[in-house]
Amino acid sequence: MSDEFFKMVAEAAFSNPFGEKRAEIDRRIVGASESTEWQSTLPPLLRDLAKQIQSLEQAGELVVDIEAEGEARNVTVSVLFHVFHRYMEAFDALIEEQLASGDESCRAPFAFQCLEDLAGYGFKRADACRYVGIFYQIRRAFYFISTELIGESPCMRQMRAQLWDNIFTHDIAWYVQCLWNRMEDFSTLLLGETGTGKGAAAAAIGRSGYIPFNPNAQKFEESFTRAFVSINLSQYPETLIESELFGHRKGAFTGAIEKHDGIFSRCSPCGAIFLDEIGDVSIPVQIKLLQVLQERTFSPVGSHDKLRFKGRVIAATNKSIDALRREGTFRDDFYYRLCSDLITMPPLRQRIRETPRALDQLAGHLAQRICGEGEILPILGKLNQDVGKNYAWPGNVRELEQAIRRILLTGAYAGDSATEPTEEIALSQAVEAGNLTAKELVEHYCRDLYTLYGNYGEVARRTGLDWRTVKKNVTSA
Ligand SMILES: Nc1ncnc2c1ncn2[C@@H]1O[C@H](COP(=O)(O)OP(=O)(O)OP(=O)(O)O)[C@@H](O)[C@H]1O
Repeated sequence: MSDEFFKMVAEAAFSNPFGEKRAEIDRRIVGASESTEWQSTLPPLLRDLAKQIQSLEQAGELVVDIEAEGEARNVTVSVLFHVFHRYMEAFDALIEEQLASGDESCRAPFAFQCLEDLAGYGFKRADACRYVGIFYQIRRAFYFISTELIGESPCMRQMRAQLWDNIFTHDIAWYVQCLWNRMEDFSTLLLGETGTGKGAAAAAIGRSGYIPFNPNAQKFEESFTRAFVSINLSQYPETLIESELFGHRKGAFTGAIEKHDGIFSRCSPCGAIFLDEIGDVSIPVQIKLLQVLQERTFSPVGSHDKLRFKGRVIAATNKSIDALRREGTFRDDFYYRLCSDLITMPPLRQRIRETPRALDQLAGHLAQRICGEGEILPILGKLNQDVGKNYAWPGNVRELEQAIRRILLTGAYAGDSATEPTEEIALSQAVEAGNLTAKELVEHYCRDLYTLYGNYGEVARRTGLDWRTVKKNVTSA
């Protein structure tokens, strides 16, 4: 019985907490039904686990060995899981404290105690120290993904699970063993319409890197608030962009009266740099960025010094990267260097289509962010009444935030009439309104696919129509 128990706990410990599998395993361990809320399965699971570990200890049979296979490995992982949960709340409190106090790393004596507990179970001190670092990292990832990117629709759940894998890979056991301090070459490209949360997703990844624990100082080597540096590349003219990225030496060009550090030198080795609006940068800047990513060194403007960059790179664009590549404005080699992982943020209308109450939930959350704990029901009522349920939210969550502010200021929000709906939005609006003929539906769909893939052949392959029919549909508008 206990072998099977430890096997299931080890499986739970290594599964994605945002995935369905984790909830299923936890329910299985405690014998709960499918309808049981995941959160309520954890306390009985942890109680059982504590008892099982204690009985092994009392029998003098508790051996931890991180190199072991089979049963011994399952027991080892279960002990880690047990100690992690013992300190989980303390890690959460540290995250809050660190958020409030900023760039100076806060003291964490409890983390030293956690290390001592692990050593007490028989882990070597160096391994125990690494586990303390990974425990903190796991908690930060969970905290930022779940608090910054809320929403219960399936596409949101899937996106959160993807973010988790982006931080810990799809096999956390492997990550813990080999990759925990080698993630710098895993770059990420975030895609999605404006206001879908690409910046929030990037910050969640950037703030969740591995930060070593320093047992002598009883604190982590640095504050995670320093671990995420972002730049909006569309804000800078071509002449300034290099200096913003790589910095410049004093006197490097007219107006460079002081030395300036670019964001590559401000990014800590445990952190990540966020290149927002990457689709807007010129080819020469793409070539320079590609060099940095390949060589991991850069030189400030006007200097021959070679500085090292160790952080991760996250880039985002709300443009169609496929279209940019086809036009030749986005280099293929740069694209391939950036896309170890591609994550597409779902548009708000997709979330609402999948789960209609998603709008109320998100609006409630945002209203609370704006107004504190006040009464938010009137805002929700007004929102539903004013824009109607088929509204496409072209500005996504950012538009929703502004809609709430507008309702607070003026008492109404009638939607954004200035933006032409994209083909995809127009199609989903028309489908939802149910007022399309079959012919119009096929035409819309062909145009939508053509916008995405840019050639008739691909649309023909996907729709099963012949090439000429596709062309007729695409050009019929
Ligand atoms: N799922 C979500 N839950 C809570 N807040 C969200 C969510 N998605 C986005 N937001 C909020 O919406 C706002 C816009 O998000 P963000 O700036 O990350 O979008 P973006 O995709 O980067 O936009 P752009 O492409 O215009 O830069 C932010 O305030 C963000 O916190």
